[in-house]
Amino acid sequence: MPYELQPDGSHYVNGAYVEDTAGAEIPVIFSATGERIATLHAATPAIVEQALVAAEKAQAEWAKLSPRERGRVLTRAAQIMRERNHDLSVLETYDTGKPLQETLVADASSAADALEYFGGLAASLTGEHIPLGEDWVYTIREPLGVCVGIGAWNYPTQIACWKAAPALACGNAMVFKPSEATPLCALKVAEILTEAGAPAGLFNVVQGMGEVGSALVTDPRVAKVSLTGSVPTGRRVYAAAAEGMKHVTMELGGKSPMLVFDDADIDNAVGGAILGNFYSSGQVCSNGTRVFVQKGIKEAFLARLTERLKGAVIGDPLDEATSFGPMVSERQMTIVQGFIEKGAAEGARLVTGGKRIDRDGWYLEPTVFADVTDDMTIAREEIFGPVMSVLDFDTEEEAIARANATEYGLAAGVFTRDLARGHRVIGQLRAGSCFINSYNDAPVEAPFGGVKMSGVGRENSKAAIEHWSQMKSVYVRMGDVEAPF
Ligand SMILES: NC(=O)c1ccc[n+]([C@@H]2O[C@H](COP(=O)([O-])OP(=O)(O)OC[C@H]3O[C@@H](n4cnc5c(N)ncnc54)[C@H](O)[C@@H]3O)[C@@H](O)[C@H]2O)c1
Repeated sequence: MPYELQPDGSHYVNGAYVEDTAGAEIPVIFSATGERIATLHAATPAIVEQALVAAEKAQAEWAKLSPRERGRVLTRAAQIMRERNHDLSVLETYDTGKPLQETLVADASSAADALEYFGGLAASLTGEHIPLGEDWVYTIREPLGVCVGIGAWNYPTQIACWKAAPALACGNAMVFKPSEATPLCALKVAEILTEAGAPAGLFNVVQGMGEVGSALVTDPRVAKVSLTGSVPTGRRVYAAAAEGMKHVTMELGGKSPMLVFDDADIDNAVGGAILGNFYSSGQVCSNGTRVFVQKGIKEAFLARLTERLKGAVIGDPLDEATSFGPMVSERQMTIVQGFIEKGAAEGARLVTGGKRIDRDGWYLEPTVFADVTDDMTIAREEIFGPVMSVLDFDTEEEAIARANATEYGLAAGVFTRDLARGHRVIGQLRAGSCFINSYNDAPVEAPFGGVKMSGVGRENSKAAIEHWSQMKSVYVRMGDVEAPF
C-alpha cells in the first residue's frame, strides 16, 4: 500500500503527528508536473517547544538503555525501511522529483545502511582504561544530549538517517528540520523509528524555513547542530551555534574537481563524469563539476560524452525507465538557467544541452560546456544542477594547482591507469571525499565530509562517532592525596 502524500500532520513530535495551522503554509509541489501534492505548515514556536521538551525527556530515558538495546532499535528500523523501500522510494520521488530508478537504490536503502551500521556499532562504543602506575584514568563515552539536524532537499531520507543513526546510537535525541522543499520523507523516518521501538520524543521532525532552523540552533537546550546545506547557510548556522559553544557538523557545498589523465579508460572517465554531474539532475553536493581533461584526449572525451548523453531517458520520474528527471523546484531551475546564460556569455563553448525541456515541470537538459577557464563563473560557483564544465590541462602539477584553487574542498576524483599517479595526485588534492577511477560512491563505512569552506566534521563510518559523543575522563587515585598545606 503506497503512502498517502498528505501526512496526518505537518510535524512528528513525541511519537505522533501534530499540526498547528497557524504556521506559514508549505506547499509540496511534484516537480515533474508542477502540481501541489500536499500542504504542510511551518512549526510555530509552540511546536518547536513541544519537540525540544519531548527530546529532552526521551534522551534521558534513551541514554539509560544499554548501547546494545539502542542498537537493536536502529537495526530493527533498518529492516523495516528495507521492507518498505519501494513505498519510501515512491514518496521520495514525489518529494524531490528524482527518478524512481535512483530513489529505489540510493535513498531509503542508504538510510537503512546507516541505521544498520550504527545500530551494529552501538555496543562497541566504549571508553578506555589508561594506566598511570598505581593510579589510573578511565574514560566514558557520553552522549551530547539533544541534537538538531537540518537537511537539504536532495536526499531527504538519507540525510535524516545519516544524522539520526549515529546520533541515536551514541545516546542522543534529535529534532530534525527537513528542507522546506522536501518535507515528506523525514516524517516516515520518524514513524519507522517509533515502530522499531524508539521512545516517543527520541526523533522529532519539525517543518519550516530558516527561522525554524534558527530557533532550534539558538536554543540553549540544544548541544549539537548538524547541517547539510549551502556554504552561506553554513556560515550563519555555525556562527549561531558558536554563540552557545555547541558542537557542529557542517556538510556544505562544493565545486569539486575531477582530473582525467590521457592514459585513463575514456569510457570509465565519461561514466564517472556522468555520475558526478547528472545523477539526481546534478543536485549532489560532492559532484565533480570541474572536469579537467588532459589536452590529448579532450576531443575524444567530449565526443564519447556527447554520445552517451543521448542515452539519457528523460521523462516521468515515476517511470522506472527514466534516468534523468526534473530539478527539485522552479526556483532551483531558474538559478541554474542563470548559470547557463553566464557560461555562454563569458565565452564557454556549449557542447550539448543548455535549454529548458518543453514539457510540464522543471526540466533542464543535461548541459556540457567545454573550453571553460578557471575565472569563469561556471568554474567558480556551485551550480547545483545538470551543468558540467570541461577544462583542459597540460601537466599533472598544473592540474593539481588549478583543482585546488577554490574555496571549496568537498570531493575530488582522478581517472588514470597509472595507479602510482592516482595516489600521488589524490594525496595532493585538498578535499575530504576522494575517488580513484570512480566517482560519488558514498558507502556508510567511509567517512564523508569536506575541508575548507565545504564544512567541518564527518558523517558516516567510525569517524562520525567522535562528532556525536564526548569523552568524560575520570582520574582514580589509589593512595593518599598529597596537598601542600
Ligand atoms: N556536504 C553535503 O553532505 C551536502 C549534501 C547535500 C547538499 N549539500 C548542499 O546543500 C545545498 C543545497 O541545499 P539547500 O538549497 O537546501 O541549502 P540551504 O543552505 O538553502 O538550506 C539548507 C537547510 O538549512 C535551512 N536554513 C536556512 N537558513 C537557516 C538558518 N539561518 N538557520 C538554520 N537553518 C537554516 C533550510 O531551511 C534548509 O533546511 C548545496 O550547497 C549543496 O552542496 C551538501
